[in-house]
This record gives sequence, structure tokens and C-alpha cells, in this order.
Amino acid sequence: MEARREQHLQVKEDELIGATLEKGDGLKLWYCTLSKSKSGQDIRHLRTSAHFTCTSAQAAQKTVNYLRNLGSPCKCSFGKRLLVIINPHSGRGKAKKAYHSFVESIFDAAGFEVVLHVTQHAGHATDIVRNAPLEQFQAVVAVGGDGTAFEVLQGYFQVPDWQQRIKTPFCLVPSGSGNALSANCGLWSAVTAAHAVCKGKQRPIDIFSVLQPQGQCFYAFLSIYYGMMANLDRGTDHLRWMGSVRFTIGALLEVLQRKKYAARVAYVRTVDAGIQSPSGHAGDSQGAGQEKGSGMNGSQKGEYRSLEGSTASHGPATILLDDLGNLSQLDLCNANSLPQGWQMLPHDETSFFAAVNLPLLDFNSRTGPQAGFDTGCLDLMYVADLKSRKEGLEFLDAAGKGKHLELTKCLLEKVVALIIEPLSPGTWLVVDGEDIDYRRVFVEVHPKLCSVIVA
Ligand SMILES: Nc1ncnc2c1ncn2[C@@H]1O[C@H](COP(=O)(O)OP(=O)(O)OP(=O)(O)O)[C@@H](O)[C@H]1O
Repeated sequence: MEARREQHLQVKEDELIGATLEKGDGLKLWYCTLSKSKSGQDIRHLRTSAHFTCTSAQAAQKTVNYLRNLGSPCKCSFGKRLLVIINPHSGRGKAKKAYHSFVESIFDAAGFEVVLHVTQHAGHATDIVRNAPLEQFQAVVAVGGDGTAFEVLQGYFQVPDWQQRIKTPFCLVPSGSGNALSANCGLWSAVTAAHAVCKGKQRPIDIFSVLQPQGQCFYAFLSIYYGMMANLDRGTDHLRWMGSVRFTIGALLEVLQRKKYAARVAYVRTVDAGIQSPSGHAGDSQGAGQEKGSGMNGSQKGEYRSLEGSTASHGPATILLDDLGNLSQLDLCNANSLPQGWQMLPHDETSFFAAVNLPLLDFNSRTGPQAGFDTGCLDLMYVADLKSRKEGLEFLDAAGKGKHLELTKCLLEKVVALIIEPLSPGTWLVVDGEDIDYRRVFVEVHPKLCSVIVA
């Protein structure tokens, strides 16, 4: 093979994506170099080689195939196929541009067959995933923000064969406002994410069930909050054009107005659920399809039982919520009515309240400094009272640096199940950045239930 402009090109295997055929007997290499961003993040940059000429068209095709398999190995028995879902409404509306500028050519050079969908309305991503044969794809790639990833996740569980489908990892190419999933996976740019998809490196992630009696059961990967955190997110929706700056503005407004929010909160700590290891609570499923062990009462096993009050008919078993009996009639005013292991938050009001599954809530905010992909729990953090604006600003400053847990008034509980009954007006209940009905919500963590693509 002979290069017209470059005699030698050294590309590390980790950088190589693949190649494309050029004019019959020619080819071009595609690769992604790594460098540090100003804020110290590992970012990939897309590069192409000069035109190489092979001895024949056949030799060029053979070399392209070889380079594609070397750079982007096939990880699915159905071949190199991706399900890509673009949300044109996410962030500043640039998801389509991000995809067609870089990501599409990377997948093409890697030799992927792409089944592409552009969402037409809210909820469309869920319909697409629910109706797709996920086992035939190497990954599901959402191009949008966390709301798009959340919709994709719902589609995994609304079918009887969900245990088969959750073996297909999902990925978020950051094109939304927060992009927390991308950030936590080290996918700091569209190119970085596309490169990671080609490499196919994945890791397990805990998922949590979110249930509101007589309603649908949702599945979430990131967070649940109300009060300050909800208001700085949903309350700044009209400032979407600003990008993630809107969250800072929302947070400042909350502390300057010294707002507090009332709720009844009950939870099961990891220790009280009989946690054996930091990577899973009692009954750790260790991924899809495996039998769960016992919950606190040691009686429930395995598959989903249609939980009282849920319209869902598929999905993982909710062992700890089953223990509560009739959810609609549960008396949260009386702590004694809760089963053993449950306890109430000892404060009626909080200035700050968040339960997070992952450390980063966007590219900048390390809201859950001690949270992790597969810790088997949510990190429930709260501050009962920010007594003055000065204290509020100090809290924000610490939170901005991910050091709020170093403040004595910011408390942390590692929980495997949670009930929140919001009582204050003027706020939202927010799950993974999406607001849900403002009423009692039941949550349970499923360790390592799904997989995500990571850098
Ligand atoms: N075609 C569409 N038209 C209008 N809304 C859509 C469409 N497709 C998806 N949506 C909705 O767009 C909303 C916002 O998307 P998404 O959450 O991905 O972006 P974001 O809010 O900017 O990012 P992040 O959640 O990371 O902050 C989602 O709630 C989704 O339901």
C-alpha cells in the first residue's frame, strides 16, 4: 500500500476506528486521537489519513475490512449493527447536526450498519426501542440528553423479553443540556462517544424502579429529587437556550430566596438490607436473567410480580417494595406501620434533597461524589436547613466543587429503597431530569441491571 502524501502513519490500535474505500483501489484510515481538555477531561478528536493506494480494488476492500474489524470489533452475533435515535429537540436543538457532522462518518468508517430514527414527539424514543429487536444490535445509541436516554431505557422494559434485551448496552452521545449519562461514562464529546461505541467497552449500571401507585412503573439511571434540585432544573426550562448555565442560575435563585420544601421520606439503608459487599444489595441480580436472592424478609425471588398499584406487567422484581403490602394504604405518618428495616427521614423539611445513582448530574456538577455505577444503592443526600443566604452560598460553592458532603450539615444515606411524599407547593418531583406526577413515589434499586458504553 502506498500513500500519496504520507509515507508512514502510526495509529495506535486504541485510536483506530476503521477505514473507507476511496476511488476503487484507494483507502483512507479513520482514527481518534486522545488529548486533555482545559478542564482535564479525556477527549477524542477525529482524524483521517491521507489517501493510500492499494495494488487493486480487491486488495483495498480486503484492507478496509481488516482495519474495520481491528479498530471496531464486532460484539454482537447478529453483526455490526447499531440502533441510533436522535432527539432533534434536545439541548439547543443541535443533535442532528452533531450526528451528521461527526458520528455518522465514524460509524460508517467502522463498518456499522445503522438503523437511524429521528424522534417526532416526546415519548417516541420509548416506542422505537420497545418495537426494535434489541438483541440484533451491538448497542442502542441515543443522540440527545438525559431525557432521551431515559426514554430509551423505558423501551427496554415494556416487553416480556426484557431480560434478553437488557444485554444490549445503551449509550448517550451528548447533545442535550445536562448530558449526565455521557459525563459519567467519560463520553465528553460526540466524537468521544462515537469512538467508545466503536470500541464497545461496557460496564454494568444499577437501575432503579420508580413507581407511583395506579401508574406506570418507570426505570431510571440517574437521580430523583424535589425542591431545590428540581427547581434549578425544571424551573429553568424556559432558559434551555443557555445550555447548562441555566442550572447555576436556578441554584442561585433557590438559595437567595432561602426556600425549604416539606416531604415525608422513608428509606431502607444498604446496611439494613443486609448488604454483603459494596457492589450490590441483598438479592443482587448480577445482571439480566439471574435469580434474585432474598430481600429483608427472605421470601421473594426472581421475576416481576405485578406490584399492587402498578400498571406495568414486565420488569425486575421489586423485593423491598413488595414488603410494604398495599402501597396506596401505606401510612407514612406512622413509622411503626413500615416493615422492619425501613426508617423515616428525621426532618419534615429540607433545603436540599437529592438521591443519585451516579456522581455527575451534568458535565460540571459532582452532586453525588460518593455514588457509582454499580454500588447497588442510591446516595440520598440532604441538608435540613440552610439558615442564611451566606450559608446557602457556601453550600452552593461546596456543591460546585463536589465537596458538599464535607459540610457537617449535608448528610448522606446509602439507600436501596426509598419513598418520597412531597408536601410543598411550587416544586417538582424529578426523575432523571424529567418531572413525574407530584405525589407519593416508591423507588427500589436493581444492582447492575443494565449496561452502558464507556470510554
Ligand atoms: N421530536 C420531539 N419534539 C419535541 N420533544 C421531543 C421530541 N423528541 C423528544 N422530545 C422530548 O425532548 C425532551 C428533552 O430532551 P432531552 O432531555 O434529551 O434534552 P435536554 O433536556 O436538553 O437534555 P438533559 O436531559 O441532558 O438536560 C425529552 O423530554 C423528550 O421527551
